[in-house]
Amino acid sequence: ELISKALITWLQSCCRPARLILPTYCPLERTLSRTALCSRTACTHADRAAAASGHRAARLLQLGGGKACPGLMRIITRRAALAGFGSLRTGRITGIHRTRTMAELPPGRVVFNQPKVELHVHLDGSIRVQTIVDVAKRRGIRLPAKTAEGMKQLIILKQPATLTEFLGKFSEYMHVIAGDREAIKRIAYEFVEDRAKEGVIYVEARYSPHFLANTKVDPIPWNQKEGDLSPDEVVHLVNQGLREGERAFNIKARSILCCMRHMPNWSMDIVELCKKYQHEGVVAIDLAGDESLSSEANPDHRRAYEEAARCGVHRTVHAGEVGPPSVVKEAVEVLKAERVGHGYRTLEDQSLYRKLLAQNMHFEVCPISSKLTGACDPDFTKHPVITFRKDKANYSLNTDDPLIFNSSLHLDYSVASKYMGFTEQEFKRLNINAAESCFLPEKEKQELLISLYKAYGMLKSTPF
Ligand SMILES: O=c1[nH]cnc2c1ncn2[C@@H]1O[C@H](CO)[C@@H](O)[C@H]1O
Repeated sequence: ELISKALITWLQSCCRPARLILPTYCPLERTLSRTALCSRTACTHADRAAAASGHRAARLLQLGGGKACPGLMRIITRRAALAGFGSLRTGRITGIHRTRTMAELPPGRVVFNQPKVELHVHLDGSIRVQTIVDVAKRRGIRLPAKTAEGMKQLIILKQPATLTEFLGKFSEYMHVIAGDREAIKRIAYEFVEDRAKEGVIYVEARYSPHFLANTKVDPIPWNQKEGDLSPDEVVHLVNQGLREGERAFNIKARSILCCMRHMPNWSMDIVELCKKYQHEGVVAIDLAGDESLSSEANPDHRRAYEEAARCGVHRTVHAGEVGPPSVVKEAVEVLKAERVGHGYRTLEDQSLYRKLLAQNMHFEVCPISSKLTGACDPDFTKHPVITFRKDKANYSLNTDDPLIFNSSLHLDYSVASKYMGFTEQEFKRLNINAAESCFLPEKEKQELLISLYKAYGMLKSTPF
């Protein structure tokens, strides 16, 4: 049932643009050449299927004895994911391993079944609870709860708290993952899979390499004993996991390395790592952590950002989440941030806000996060993003830390639709803005934009 639903939705929503532009450009073929999994055959099959009715397409697959060639299966998997049918693992059509489907979410949650771009999501705030439990078991680490459900209850924030309380949640599980090569690679890989399930086609994952290391980091975090995993190797492992995820799930994933507000002594390492891995998936530097501790960036953070700007490393800064507008001003004027993480409190300084609007500054908005960290009024109908929308500001919608908020991107979109009056048209506009403001090199950015325009039906077909 799942397959036939997925096929039909796939045919209805995704293949039409593919068919229209087939003579000059075939996105399916591009996908295949990127993954180099299967030859043109799968592409031809897929195009034939696209031309056929849902029934015929299903028959086409059945004719293969319940099997599809891997390339075609992969396309179906991805199309199904985009259409909100969750994970249909590559493999035989019959007996497909199923992890979770969007169909299992309460009805009405998937409000925007289209390709999306996510720019503000923390890798270490997006780990699967089951992975934490599995890794703890393998490493012989005792957890306060034995089951994934029990751990989930400890980790998730149910009621609005403070940013400081929220940040404390990381210490419930980070010691399990930190210092373990296999776990770090695994969380990066699964991160990509989870974003793909939500229809994200391009994501920037952010994290602090120091928080996952156990040597060459001072102090060694999470009460770990000294080991042999340095921040540098952490970045290498995350890059590997993301790359493997990209190949398996056909989406693009890049990373942003975070300086931490309370750890200025790590910041120069961060910018050096950004420079070193600039051509291996690291696209930017960030400054995360507790903005309520001090409202002025430490000189070491400033030096790191100066070096980033000098070397062409892109810059974003968590600012105006809970901190005053002066933090946003400093982020933009001193740290030369090209995007602002959250930025809600910018609205308290109208002249700054107008200036940033005129500059087309991008705000990385995270609705559910902003409620649970106490950054914004818990009443979503009063959320600052409503003003951003009315002013046609440049912003994106993001999850931030879906593990801790027990959320998903679909849920954030659903909140925007239900409580803030967001329309499909605005969802398209904000995703296009996100793509415009992403940290990919120009050529790849244009490709991403073209994919969105096509999927949103905003490009005219090439005449045959
Ligand atoms: O919403 C947030 N605001 C500020 N810092 C955050 C937020 N979410 C996560 N982190 C911090 O960023 C680190 C690197 O990913 C996380 O470990 C957490 O400490």
